[in-house]
Amino acid sequence: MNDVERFCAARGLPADARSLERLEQYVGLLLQFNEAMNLIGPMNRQEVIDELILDSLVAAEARQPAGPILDVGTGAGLPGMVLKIVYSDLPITLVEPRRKRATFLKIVTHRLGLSDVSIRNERIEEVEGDVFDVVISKAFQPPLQWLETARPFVAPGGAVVCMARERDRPELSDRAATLGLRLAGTAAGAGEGDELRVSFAFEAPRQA
Ligand SMILES: C[S@@+](CC[C@H](N)C(=O)[O-])C[C@H]1O[C@@H](n2cnc3c(N)ncnc32)[C@H](O)[C@@H]1O
Repeated sequence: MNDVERFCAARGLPADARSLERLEQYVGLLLQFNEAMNLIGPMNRQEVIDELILDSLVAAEARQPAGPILDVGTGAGLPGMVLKIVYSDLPITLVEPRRKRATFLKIVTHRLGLSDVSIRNERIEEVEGDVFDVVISKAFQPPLQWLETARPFVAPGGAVVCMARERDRPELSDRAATLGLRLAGTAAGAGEGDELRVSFAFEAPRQA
């Protein structure tokens, strides 16, 4: 986990010894259960770290969570389980309709001794009522559609995190404005130029 430790140190993200150990366990479980549960496609350990773990951490750099987190279409727990490991004191809700993936999330929660993890084995359309400090997803919906889906779940002062390309920025900012959200933070991921992948955090006003 040296790569992760360096990455977090360079970007001002928390990563204590316990988190690094849990990330190691999580990567081990992803690799162990991948084939049987069809979680992430064929990948080796280094690819899982470079393409999945670090990508999930970029999301948090745009908006460091300070309260409950919602991850929609989390699959095997990306980025939500990574965020739960790093921000272990914060409650998280993971929404994933595929039963095997939800079962995997329960196994990870149990084996890593995590608490305050709510696993909702359903579609986001069936979830209602709660609002969150950070509402996030990765590879779930096209970015503009994701802003619309996420908006009802954002607490006052909370944010939607949207992973998109740099070239999407103007269109995303316009749509966010129509939803009463403003761009409050960004973090650069992989790629270059217009193809650069960016995590955008769009914040809701503190008072309605
Ligand atoms: C491409 S996968 C991405 C998984 C994970 N976020 C990642 O980055 O590896 C999309 C996930 O969204 C889930 N999904 C599809 N429709 C959904 C819905 N309506 N509500 C919540 N999750 C949904 C799928 O079951 C799948 O696990």
